[in-house]
Amino acid sequence: MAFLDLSPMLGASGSVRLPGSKSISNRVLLLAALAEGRTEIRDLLSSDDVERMLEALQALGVRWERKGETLDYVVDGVGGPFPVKTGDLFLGNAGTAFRPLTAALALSGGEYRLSGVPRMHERPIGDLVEALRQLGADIDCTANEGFPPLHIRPAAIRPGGVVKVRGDVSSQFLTALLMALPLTGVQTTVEVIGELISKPYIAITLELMARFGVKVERQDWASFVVPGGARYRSPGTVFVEGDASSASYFLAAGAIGGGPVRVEGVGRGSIQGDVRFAEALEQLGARIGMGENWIEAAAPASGTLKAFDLDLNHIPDAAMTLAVAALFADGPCRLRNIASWRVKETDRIAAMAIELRKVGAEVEEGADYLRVTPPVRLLPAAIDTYDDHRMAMCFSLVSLGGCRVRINDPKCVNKTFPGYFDAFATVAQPVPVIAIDGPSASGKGTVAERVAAALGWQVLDSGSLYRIVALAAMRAGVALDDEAGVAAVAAALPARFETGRVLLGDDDVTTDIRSEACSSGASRVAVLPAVREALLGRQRDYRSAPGLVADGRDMGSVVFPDAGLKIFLTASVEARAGRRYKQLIEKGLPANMQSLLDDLRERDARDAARPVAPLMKLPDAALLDTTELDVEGAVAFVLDLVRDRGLAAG
Ligand SMILES: Nc1ncnc2c1ncn2[C@@H]1O[C@H](COP(=O)(O)OP(=O)(O)O)[C@@H](O)[C@H]1O
Ligand SMILES: Nc1ccn([C@@H]2O[C@H](COP(=O)(O)OP(=O)(O)O)[C@@H](O)[C@H]2O)c(=O)n1
Repeated sequence: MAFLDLSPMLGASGSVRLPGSKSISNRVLLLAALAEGRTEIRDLLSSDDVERMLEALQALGVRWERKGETLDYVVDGVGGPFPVKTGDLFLGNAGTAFRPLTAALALSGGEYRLSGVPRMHERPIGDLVEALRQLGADIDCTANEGFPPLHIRPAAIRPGGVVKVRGDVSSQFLTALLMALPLTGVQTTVEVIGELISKPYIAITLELMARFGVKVERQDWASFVVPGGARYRSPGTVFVEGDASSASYFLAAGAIGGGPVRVEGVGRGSIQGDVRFAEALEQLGARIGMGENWIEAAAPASGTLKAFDLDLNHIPDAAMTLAVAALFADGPCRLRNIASWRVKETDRIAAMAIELRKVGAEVEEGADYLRVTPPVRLLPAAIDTYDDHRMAMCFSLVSLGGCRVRINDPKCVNKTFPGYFDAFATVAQPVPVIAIDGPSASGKGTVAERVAAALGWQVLDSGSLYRIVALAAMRAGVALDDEAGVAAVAAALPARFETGRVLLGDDDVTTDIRSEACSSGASRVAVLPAVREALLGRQRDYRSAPGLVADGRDMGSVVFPDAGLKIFLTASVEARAGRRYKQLIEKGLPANMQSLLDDLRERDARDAARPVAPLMKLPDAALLDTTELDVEGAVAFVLDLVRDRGLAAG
């Protein structure tokens, strides 16, 4: 399965221009299609769900055009029901296309089939179908009653009077009915049965219908009168606001990762209910700023988000972001009144509980709530995303806890935000890494230690891990070419590094791993892919604030490909053999110049020739040849580059 590895982050700050709102994009497209006249739509969202709506409109006889490579579209409205009277529409997993089109087509007097991906066929639509049947519509649920796929046939529509629709499962049913009813030309009242959820989404619907000339009269949130003789008319140009739900990830990033992070495209003037996510964040202690067209969030003055207990019915989509923000709170958090999560792209309550547990949280799941107790320490995990864009986007925030996280199937963000991870990368700052790779005895370890000490960063001597694996395997009687056997040793390696000492279990092996047997053993086990794989996560876990200096053979190529600075450290083989000779003699270990030269050549050849993670100078690595340079000179070279690249704070 495809995945994306996010590095541990130091923090987040900066600014992001939001893609267009999905809710507004798909509503405006449908209204523009049904309206009289031509509508220019600016800044339309470019995503899978909007693609499905555009394809459907085209199939139904609506002419639209994209202006070159821009996000600006022109739609020629058909001024009433769709002109194409038969159609077979595939609508993916786009609820914002499926529900409103169902209503509009049921009142259009044609024969249509509507279907989607398997998950779409598990998402309820019965309450909408029921309401449309009250108007005389002929709709069959061809697989299971109450669920897509649907078969719509021409029918005698009897508008007028009162239509009842449930409001407590999905507010899209009411949205769909309201948007379609003007097609009948007869005044009709829609009465909501049960408590209407997600009211702000209905507010968007009413606002946009009004812009297209149809004013719905609302009594509380219980009854809606669609006027008779009303027709949609193009308002000319419509600007699509930035997506307020998408804003939530960046605002949360600012609140968790220091900030400030600013989103542009939504603000005080927004018609989207999800801008109220900012208020929720404020209750967690985040510092919020807001202008007409922007919102900004920064961490609380205390540095830590406050635990919360909130009714989130009004912001069901953005609320998912709070479930992940809860990982960073100072106590257990409760998200209440979120039952609608269960019928979204996936059962989001169940999915959220499973994935939050993977990173160490304790989660209690109820029919309509989640209780999240943050872990003492976040655990690295591979997050499943359930073909749900919001799961993927939410869990990117875990990286702000200084914890690496793998997002499986990251492309699911295409539903609403194809450029999400690029945008996240512009505000999130990874924990910096300096990768120093090079042949044996070139001075990598020495330079890495000194640079790390100068910067106050962590250090990883990856070669010693291969040495310990070789030693542990030899001690356990595992042959050094037994890939599965050595990988098992590597996976369970009880190794620890304490100041100046290397421990294998309780055994101090600091000197043992420097022996010739371990040197050559290390380079033999290092050719085994399963061994390298077994040590990968362990190496990456050394990356923690404020930064890491890592030395080895594949630090820049495999373990930390996103390292901010890569150095290829080398020296002539004679210089290196001479240094190693001196080093061994000083440690009181036996040494012979000729055999050292032979061993270095042999190991260099094996390290460079192996198919996995071979030793090589990467194109983006700086070359540092220390044949004629002392340690101080080499350290100064690296520190100069660190400064030039602005890698270290201060
Ligand atoms: N630029 C240099 N000039 C001279 N000696 C060096 C230089 N860099 C390292 N050394 C010495 O060479 C020896 C081997 O260095 P080490 O850091 O263990 O290499 P590596 O980690 O690449 O195997 C050490 O004794 C170290 O002090
Ligand atoms: N990142 C790394 C580090 C070491 N190694 C292997 O482990 C052996 C010992 O590494 P080391 O860095 O301790 O070796 P020296 O450079 O000290 O001789 C090397 O010869 C490599 O074969 C590796 O394959 N990848």
